Amino acid sequence: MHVLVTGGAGYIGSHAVLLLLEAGHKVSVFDNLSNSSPESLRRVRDMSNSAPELFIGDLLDSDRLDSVLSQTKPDAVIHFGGLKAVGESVEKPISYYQNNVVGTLNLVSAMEKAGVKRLVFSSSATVYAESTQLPLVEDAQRAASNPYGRTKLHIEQILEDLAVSDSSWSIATLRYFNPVGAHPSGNIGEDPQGIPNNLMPFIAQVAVGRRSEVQVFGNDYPTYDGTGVRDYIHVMDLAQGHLDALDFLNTHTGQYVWNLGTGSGTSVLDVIGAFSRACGRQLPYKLVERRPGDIAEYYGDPTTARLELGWKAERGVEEMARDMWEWQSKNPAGYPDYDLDGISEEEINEFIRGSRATIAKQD
Ligand SMILES: NC(=O)c1ccc[n+]([C@@H]2O[C@H](COP(=O)([O-])OP(=O)(O)OC[C@H]3O[C@@H](n4cnc5c(N)ncnc54)[C@H](O)[C@@H]3O)[C@@H](O)[C@H]2O)c1
Ligand SMILES: O=c1ccn([C@@H]2O[C@H](COP(=O)(O)OP(=O)(O)O[C@H]3O[C@H](CO)[C@@H](O)[C@H](O)[C@H]3O)[C@@H](O)[C@H]2O)c(=O)[nH]1
Repeated sequence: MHVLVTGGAGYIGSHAVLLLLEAGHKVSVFDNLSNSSPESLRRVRDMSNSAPELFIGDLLDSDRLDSVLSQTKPDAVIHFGGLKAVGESVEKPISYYQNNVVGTLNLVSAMEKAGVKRLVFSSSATVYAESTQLPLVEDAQRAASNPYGRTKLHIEQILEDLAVSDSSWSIATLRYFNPVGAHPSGNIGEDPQGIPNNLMPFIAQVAVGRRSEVQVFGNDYPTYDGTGVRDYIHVMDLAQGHLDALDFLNTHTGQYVWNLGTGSGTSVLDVIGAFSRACGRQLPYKLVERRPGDIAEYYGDPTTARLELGWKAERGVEEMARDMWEWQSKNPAGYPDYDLDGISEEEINEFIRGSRATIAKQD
């Protein structure tokens, strides 16, 4: 198949692009590189021995989307592109609604014009209303509590309406729980800008010496050790779920929703413990106040994905920590910073393909 991957240079997208190429698919990436580097795709090419083609473009530029879709005519689109920081979404709701909701509307409009009607969308467990009924099942009540979550909820509803309006669409909405870890080679991984918001990347930066200690946000939650409990999922398992969803969509029309999680929850203290074992030293931590807006505990029921897709998370928290440590210790400062000003898309693609040794690098 030929698959167009929006946001394919980013954290989860780059892992999915690698698996797609390894499975023999042709891959085009559409990304504005606002939160990613072409270095991830260069490394994906190194590992898979085949290069994705990068189209630098913004989901808000509908002309560009139309022309890339009509030029590439992919069999399917996997849509990772968008903004994802909860705190930032509270400060910049317009930007979040534009990039995520308007960006997705532009994408599906361009797909429709190009006659491409197979879509896998990155949703999030954040769309679930707070519930005491755990694990969360796909038809649990939805109610997002911040602008980021609301963008995902609105997009889910838009895609539902689209599938009802035209039965030739095949749409998979994948609700991710907490993606962590990296490819086991440590060549690609998560490279957050600034201070990481999420637990595992923060711990990884403590482990590598970039930060002094982990802050544990509250230890008086009604959970097994008082700290927050989440359903962490290895990014390689998550990426595989996209390939399985694509396979399913090849033979099914309509709109489907699947939880991608492990089905069990792990506490903050247990994640710190697993990472300490992975890096070989007890990582320092301090108990601080709860983070506003956090809930005590949630984890998903992945049974539907197992029954309908044959998908199941294979890796546990020890492997998530081990692979995250492999990435962080090999790349303590993340990917190198490239100044892409004045560098053409073709030059960046030459760099990804390996026919150009480097692109302008900032000191
Ligand atoms: N990482 C998580 O914890 C998590 C959890 C649930 C859902 N998701 C969703 O999964 C998807 C991928 O997440 P990720 O962690 O890989 O994030 P990421 O930021 O690493 O990747 C997103 C990619 O989209 C690109 N992008 C952003 N806005 C764009 C625009 N307007 N036009 C073109 N490209 C644009 C970025 O440059 C980046 O490469 C996102 O939609 C996110 O909301 C992530
Ligand atoms: O420095 C930190 C960071 C987090 N936590 C705790 O660790 C747990 C996990 O937090 P985090 O990694 O920030 O994940 P979530 O708050 O569960 O949110 C993530 O997972 C959701 C479900 O996929 C996504 O919707 C969100 O965008 C994404 O940020 C929570 O109990 C936090 O209170 C700490 O104790 N210290």
